[in-house]
Amino acid sequence: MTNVLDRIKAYKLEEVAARKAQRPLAEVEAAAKSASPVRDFEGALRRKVSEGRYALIAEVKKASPSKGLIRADFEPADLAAQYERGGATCLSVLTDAPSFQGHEDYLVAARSAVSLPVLRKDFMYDPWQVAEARALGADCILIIMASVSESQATELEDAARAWGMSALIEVHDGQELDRALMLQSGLIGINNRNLKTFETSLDVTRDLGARVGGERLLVSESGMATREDLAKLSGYGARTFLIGESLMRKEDVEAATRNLLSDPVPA
Ligand SMILES: O=P(O)(O)OC[C@@H](O)[C@@H](O)c1c[nH]c2ccccc12
Repeated sequence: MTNVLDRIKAYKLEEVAARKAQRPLAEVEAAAKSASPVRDFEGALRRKVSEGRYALIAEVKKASPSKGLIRADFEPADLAAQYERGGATCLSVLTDAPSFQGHEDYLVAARSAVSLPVLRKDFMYDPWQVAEARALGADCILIIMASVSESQATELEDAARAWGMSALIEVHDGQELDRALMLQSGLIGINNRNLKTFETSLDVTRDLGARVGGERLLVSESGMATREDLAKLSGYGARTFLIGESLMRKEDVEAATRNLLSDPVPA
């Protein structure tokens, strides 16, 4: 039985093999070494939360496999600047083309328009991709536990650390969370969307949130649209949110971002 995530993994492994054949690791590493210095992604989130505020990772997202085209007038640099002015703490930029209509250039354009740290949102399997992400300027990578083995996850996390980058470890169920907690990264993303079925429910954060523990920073991901959603998730221990679609659908992204973050964190 193949699901969406399996299909993405199959084409991504081919894509990476083709890219590696074009550009040997040594070359990508040289580019990564001369890239713009790393911005502290995890540190920025922790600082915001320690100030008693919500920390938003705002996603630059043109389309998705579940929703199709989300935003037609898509200007990554302008959207990034609007997110920053609206109060986002970090950005996430999709670089996967086949499923999300993303592009590496979008990450480069978005990051150079702001001073925020940026997550490369893609499907990672190989340390070569981590070096490539750093060469593009990325400050954080995503590791999706549903799609990698223990040893792959460790290898990716080690590569991120070696480049001085943060790693967001994404989980969707208790087993994936168990595996994530054996890794070292301080950032655990609970994806409210099941990447195999697209079913989305904030109950996923409710059910898993308490198990993340105080040392690690819990990031609730996907399916949020309102200030009430953030308040509800805050009740499940989340202070950090990864949000794309609902903000991308707003005409005035800056105002929508500011409005979403305007309530104080409930005591
Ligand atoms: O657009 P939403 O529902 O606000 O979700 C954003 C983000 O969480 C989602 O894009 C995402 C979470 N994990 C991923 C993994 C791959 C691609 C995309 C994702």
